[in-house]
Amino acid sequence: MLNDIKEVLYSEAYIDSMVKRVGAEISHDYADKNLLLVSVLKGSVVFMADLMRAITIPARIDFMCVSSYGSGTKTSGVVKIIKDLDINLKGYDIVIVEDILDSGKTLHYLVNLLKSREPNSIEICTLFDKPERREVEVYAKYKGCDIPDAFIVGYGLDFDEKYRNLPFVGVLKPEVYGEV
Ligand SMILES: O=P(O)(O)OC[C@H]1O[C@H](OP(=O)(O)OP(=O)(O)O)[C@H](O)[C@@H]1O
Ligand code: HPA
Ligand SMILES: [Mg+2]
Repeated sequence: MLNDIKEVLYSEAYIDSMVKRVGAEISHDYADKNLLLVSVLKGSVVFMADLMRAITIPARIDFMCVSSYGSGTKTSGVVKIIKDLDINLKGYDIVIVEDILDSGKTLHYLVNLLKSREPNSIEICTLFDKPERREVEVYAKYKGCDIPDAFIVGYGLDFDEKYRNLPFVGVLKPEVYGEV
């Protein structure tokens, strides 16, 4: 698996520093609120596990599984809900936890869907943001860092369901995508 990596972009230590910073920001802002963290599976699974432990106030958690990239590197533009939330959102202050904001289509769809369920508030927390790729406007109040226009893997992020278990974030060699 490591042989497929062209370059490590973000080390475990750097990712940990971003997670701790964002966790402290959310802990401060939601101290007097009814926080529900909504993890968008599968990609945010690792970020969610670390972020929730960096949050020092009471927080409930729930999970949605959506997919729009399938086995490729480009969004299909169609967001498929594979597993919906269990919790009724009324009365909660929601923070949607994502691994990456790319075209914006997934989160644009999800925010509108979850708004219709009448929570107190909704904000977005994404570990990575690719502003150059945005196709629809989405505002992430909490963010690890902006990244260049490259397809990244690791720390939950996949290519064709692989590489999610890498502890760091990197880019694959072009030949792995079948591009030389
Ligand atoms: O801003 P966008 O262009 O919509 O891209 C972002 C979405 O793409 C990835 O999910 P994916 O569809 O790959 O499913 P996964 O989380 O199971 O990998 C990622 O986890 C985000 O949910
Ligand atoms: N890597 C993995 N999955 C993704 C990406 C990416 O850069 N962008 C959107 N989904
Ligand atoms: Mg994916």
